[in-house]
Amino acid sequence: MADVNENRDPSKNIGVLKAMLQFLRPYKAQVVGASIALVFTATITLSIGQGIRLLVDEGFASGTPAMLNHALLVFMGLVFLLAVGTFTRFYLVSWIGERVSADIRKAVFDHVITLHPGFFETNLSGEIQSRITTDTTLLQTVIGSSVSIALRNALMFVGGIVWLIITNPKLTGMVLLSVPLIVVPILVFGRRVRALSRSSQDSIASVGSFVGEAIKNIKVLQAFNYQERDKALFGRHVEEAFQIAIRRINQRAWLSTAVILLVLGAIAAMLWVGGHDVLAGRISAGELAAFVFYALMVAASVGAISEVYGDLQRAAGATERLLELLAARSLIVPPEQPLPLPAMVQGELQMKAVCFAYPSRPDYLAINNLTLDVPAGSSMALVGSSGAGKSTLVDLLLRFYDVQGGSITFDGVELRDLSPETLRAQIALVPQQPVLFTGTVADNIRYGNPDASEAQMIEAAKAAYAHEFIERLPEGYESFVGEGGVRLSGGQRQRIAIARAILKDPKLLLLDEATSALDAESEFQVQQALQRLMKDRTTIVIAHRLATVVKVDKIAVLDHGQLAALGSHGELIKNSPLYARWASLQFDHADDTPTSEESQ
Ligand SMILES: Nc1ncnc2c1ncn2[C@@H]1O[C@H](COP(=O)(O)OP(=O)(O)OP(=O)(O)O)[C@@H](O)[C@H]1O
Repeated sequence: MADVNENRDPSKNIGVLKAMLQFLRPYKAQVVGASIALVFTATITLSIGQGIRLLVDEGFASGTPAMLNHALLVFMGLVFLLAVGTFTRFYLVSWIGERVSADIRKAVFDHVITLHPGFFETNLSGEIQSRITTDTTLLQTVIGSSVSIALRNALMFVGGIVWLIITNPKLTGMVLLSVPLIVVPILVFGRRVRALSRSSQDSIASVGSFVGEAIKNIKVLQAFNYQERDKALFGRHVEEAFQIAIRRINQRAWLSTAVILLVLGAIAAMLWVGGHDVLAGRISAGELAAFVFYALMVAASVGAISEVYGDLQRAAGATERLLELLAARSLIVPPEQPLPLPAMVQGELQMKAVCFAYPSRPDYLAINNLTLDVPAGSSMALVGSSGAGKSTLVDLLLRFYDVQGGSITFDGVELRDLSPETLRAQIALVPQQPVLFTGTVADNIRYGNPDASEAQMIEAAKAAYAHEFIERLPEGYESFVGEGGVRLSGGQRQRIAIARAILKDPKLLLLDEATSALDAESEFQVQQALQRLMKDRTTIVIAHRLATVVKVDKIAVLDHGQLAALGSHGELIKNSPLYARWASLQFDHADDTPTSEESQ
């Protein structure tokens, strides 16, 4: 666990841990049970000192075997109760730790995936991941052990001192004076050992990443004859790790020596002072034994509390980070009373004077006063140079962002008045880089409609011209696609993404054509699949291909977020110099190449 815990920043304010109480609320019974077990075991541990006193005074000193048997019986009884209590405490406390961290993980993930996509531009996925894994693991350790250790030892500390005073006030004064003398040096060495084990872990991690990089890029490494240099570099990393380890071992050795000298020295001093008291008849031998026991317990509890204090601080840091995530609010707010779509959804889109700027660039209008009508069932291509605002417009249609001016309506209903789920249920998105999730081909197609039957799923694959190649895969529809679909070719991935959209059967299709060149055969198949998909649906396509722009009903030419021209391919080639130039660059088509006057 240490390696996970060490690299997260602690917080000074361990009070934030209180916020985690809300996650404990459902498990009141377990918390009460664990608390009872905790107090019970602490009490038993404390009374073991009295057991020792009995054993010595009545068992040995009385000289009668019967008394010894009796004293031992009491002692064993206490030990048995302690064992049962410890089992219960350990089980319940660990259970609560695991349960609560599982709940927090779910709560954070459930919340995070509802946040607006813009949130993830400023919050990197790696950071969110580590909050859900590392920070919750940290909390699990703390709730599942550190808090219990701290409470138990606090009880032992207070109880131990009370018993010490009862047993012998004079010796107690001595112990209280000497506790800091013993504990402080041990803490100092302990802290140094911990700091060094952290840098030890860091240096081992850098050794690991060095090996990883070298092996991953072994061909480049060998092609550049870099072996000798890498051997030297690696050697340096390993030696550094060794030096740090030696420093740690050195401090550790001192720590053990200090513990033995100081703790046993203090016990010797206590035995000496106490022994004289016993000899003089001021206290019994049993009282002295019990006293040494309590003194050790008090010292150990101080040590344990200071050990877990660091954990508590780190857990407070983790809590702050998790609360921050839980407190993040989505900017895409579903309306209180969402309007329904008409019973027969047509798929008509109207954009009126739409203005939009990204939150990170508020003074630049990525979409500027854009007015466009897309009649139900028609197709429109968006074209324009890079950065013209095509993807932004598609994001607005999916309501990943809200427009700042003007309005977008779907079948006459303003997007803001619809619940995002209702809107997105009518839309299918086929992105430029088809996104496949780890799983089987069937899982990936079913992403479009998890309730679809086997037959419907295969039907969709056929319509997407994907059935044949899927059948040829080793396990057909049950073949794994690998992480992100690495086991499939680009064209195959696209056809699966298209099958997914076909299975969803949306009213509005948003298509971002792939720019990467496919071979002629795949290109042909993907085009065929797309034609089927676009039939009878409202389609907005970010077009990069001549084959697409010549087939759509209308082409909207965007320039710096504004509508520069609207018309068919033939019309635009004649009337829009911007389009003509764009087309000539894009398609490199002799027939369509504009004359030099046209191309500005
Ligand atoms: N998340 C973002 N935050 C801030 N600005 C952005 C963001 N995404 C895009 N932009 C900016 O908005 C403008 C429009 O970008 P958009 O991605 O819509 O262009 P595009 O026409 O789709 O370009 P391409 O063809 O290269 O994909 C660009 O100036 C871009 O820099």
